[in-house]
Amino acid sequence: MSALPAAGHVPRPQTRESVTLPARPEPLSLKLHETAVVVVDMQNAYATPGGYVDLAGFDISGAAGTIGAIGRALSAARDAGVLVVYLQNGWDKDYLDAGGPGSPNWHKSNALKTMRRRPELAGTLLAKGTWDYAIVDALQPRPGDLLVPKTRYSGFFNSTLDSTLRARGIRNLVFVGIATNVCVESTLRDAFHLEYFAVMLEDATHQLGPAFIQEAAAYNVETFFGWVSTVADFCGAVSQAAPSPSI
Ligand SMILES: NC(=O)N/C=C\C(=O)O
Repeated sequence: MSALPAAGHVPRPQTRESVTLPARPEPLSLKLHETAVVVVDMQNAYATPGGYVDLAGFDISGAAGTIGAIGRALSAARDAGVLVVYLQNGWDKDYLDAGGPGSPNWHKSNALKTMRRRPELAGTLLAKGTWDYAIVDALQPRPGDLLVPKTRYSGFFNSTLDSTLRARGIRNLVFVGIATNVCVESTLRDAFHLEYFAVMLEDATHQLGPAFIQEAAAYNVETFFGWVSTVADFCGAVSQAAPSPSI
């Protein structure tokens, strides 16, 4: 985990207010100082033409709309003093973190498979320091946001995410990002098991695979693991909480 920018502490506006977020299967009461927005893997790899999932053959035509929706949610969150935490997926330049043939990740990662199939791409996909690994320009982290690197689908696996959130008293996680059915859902499921209250803003997420996968993931979240809401409802709810400079 690192604070952004690297140097200096940027205080967030503080609020002690609770808001009610319209959600399925029922509205959820959120104390904003116990809430963080988790931005899952909004990297060129997942959201920009020419990035990994585009090269691997997935349809990312909806990603531009997802970027815009996330931007609106983050703007409302920051205005209300809600913590923003970015997850960034990838590995070292030699792909040691990715695991070798002894790891299922080596067999299942479509980034690794694409590079094996197209050797001219070797070293370019999801490696730290590459364009593919970078967060998309439109959603660059702002001062006061946090960024947590990760090496597998769940942001909680082998990362500092849990301790980072617990240290700040965070109990509620609002998920946005790509892909709904892979890293968003994996992280959200782990959040449930770690006793966080998890909400997915469904129109600020995008699936990898056919459209029915998006619907299936939302069903899973609202039925078993958490709550489902929308960007408009989130923005409306948090905007009701006026930041208090005295806290
Ligand atoms: N961010 C994600 O949901 N990633 C999905 C697949 C991958 O990283 O290969």
